[in-house]
Amino acid sequence: MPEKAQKRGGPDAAPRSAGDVPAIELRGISKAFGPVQANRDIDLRVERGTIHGIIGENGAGKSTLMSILYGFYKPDSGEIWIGGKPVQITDSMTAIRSGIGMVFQHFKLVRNFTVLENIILGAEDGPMLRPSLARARGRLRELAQEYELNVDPDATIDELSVGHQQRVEILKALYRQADILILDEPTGVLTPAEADHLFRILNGLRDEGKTIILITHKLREIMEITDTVSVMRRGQMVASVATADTSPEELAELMVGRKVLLQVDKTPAAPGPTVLSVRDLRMRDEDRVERLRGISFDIRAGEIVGIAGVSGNGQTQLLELLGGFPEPGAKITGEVRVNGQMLDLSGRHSDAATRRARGIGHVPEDRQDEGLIMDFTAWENIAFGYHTAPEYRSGPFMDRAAIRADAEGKISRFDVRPPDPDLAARNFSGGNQQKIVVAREVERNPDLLLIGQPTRGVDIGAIEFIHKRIVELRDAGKAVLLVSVELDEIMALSDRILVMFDGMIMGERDPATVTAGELGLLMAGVTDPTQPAEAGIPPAQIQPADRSEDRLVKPEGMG
Ligand SMILES: Nc1ncnc2c1ncn2[C@@H]1O[C@H](COP(=O)(O)OP(=O)(O)OP(=O)(O)O)[C@@H](O)[C@H]1O
Repeated sequence: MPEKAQKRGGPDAAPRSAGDVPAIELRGISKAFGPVQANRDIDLRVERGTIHGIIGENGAGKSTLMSILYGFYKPDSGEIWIGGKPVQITDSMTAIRSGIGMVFQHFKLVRNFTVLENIILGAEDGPMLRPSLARARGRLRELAQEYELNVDPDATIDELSVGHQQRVEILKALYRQADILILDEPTGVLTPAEADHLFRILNGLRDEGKTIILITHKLREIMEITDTVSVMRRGQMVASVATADTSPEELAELMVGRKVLLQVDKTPAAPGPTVLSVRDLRMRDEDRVERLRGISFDIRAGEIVGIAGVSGNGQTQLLELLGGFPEPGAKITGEVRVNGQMLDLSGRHSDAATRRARGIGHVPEDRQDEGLIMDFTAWENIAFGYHTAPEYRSGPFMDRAAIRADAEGKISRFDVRPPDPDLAARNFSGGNQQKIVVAREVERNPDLLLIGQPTRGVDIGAIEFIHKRIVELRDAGKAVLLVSVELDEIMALSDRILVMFDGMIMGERDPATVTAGELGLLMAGVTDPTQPAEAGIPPAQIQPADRSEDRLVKPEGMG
């Protein structure tokens, strides 16, 4: 019997007592949205005190299934059993009363309320009847200590880093006495160090007997932390296995229905003339905080330059500025040239359409806020930013038929599901929304592609596909600037790696020779591993990419 399964209490673990009933049992759950059968006759059994992973391609129906369990959607048919009893989960309050808590991809916190206020908000109807604030504070402190979930109860949500906001969501569920915790792609927004911390918390919760369901696209996380894993494909449950008995390759194949290349396949770059040249770029935001502090680099035709860094160190600002979305009120100095021509950096003129006319493609990091107009259809979104392109025009008017035909082609080549150009962007699953943005930008064959978090929330089949398209663009002699918090992605795709820390470039490394450890130190501001870090932290204690507090830290003397 595999040691891991034994240790973790998975299905192959030591026999349970006869009275043991599963924490969750779903029987024959089906749910359709119009013509889309999101869940089809799904059975699922999760044992108490285990971590169960759910994986599947974008649009496979994972979020729908969990939303049914949490009372967001009513299934068309099927039963939910919790702790051996059938329950009718009609809304999230019933789910909470049944001991179920959910941490969504997009947090549901009131941003200008404090942590404490958020935690007790709505709990008055739960098992903790009208708690006094003092009692709530005490309980919160206990929970925080018990589960390593430290967070300042009096901070407002706006002041917290993403990792801390997620802790508040978990605390909220625990405060409501959740025995079952569902997490939907919880590490998508976290740095590696934050993700490690989250996993320690989840391990602790499991040891306390809680049951955890983890939806993720990252097979590494499945292998590392889960006891059992279920695979969904096109609305159906195709397998449920003990993690110790499977492998990433097997899971990938189960998910996609074919073998998937888990590595990027590329030949060495053959760089040509300089496409992007950035000189002494500086930016102060409207609070006068210096976000970019003298950035200089070049990207040549036929190369991918990756920017590694903990989020919040200026990469987002750099990408947005180059893409024509400078922060409102920002003060920018420096020089940027594309194909030798100077770019106008003054906020007023640097709009995205002008950039695109100059051959710059841009996949923003935040696809929902900047990449798409969520209420517009897929075909309208595919024209977004390119509506003045000659092939989309018929005389002075937009040629709807031409745009739709083009959109249909992109949707088919990028395997966007469902392949419906008339569906509003918000009704596509997260990964399919991302494919729409990437299809729009990559297929324009830009001279310079600026691409942020290209595979966030995207399934492995689509990651393989998107990576291939990026490499093909490079091989066609285009320049690519890649920003990603996924070190694996940076190392696999880049021809050169630049590391950003505190608004500056700390150094350049060759992906063929650099180690993840060395990159991690540079990302923490350490250029010489024998010397203490800038912030005075001994190198040995620096976690690669720990940005838990970074959103709060402003460079000295600023803001
Ligand atoms: N409210 C809705 N209206 C119409 N269709 C929907 C709605 N919600 C989900 N769908 C469709 O149901 C299917 C399943 O979506 P779901 O979000 O459950 O997938 P997922 O496996 O969680 O995907 P991802 O990994 O991309 O988040 C998709 O085809 C999606 O477009």
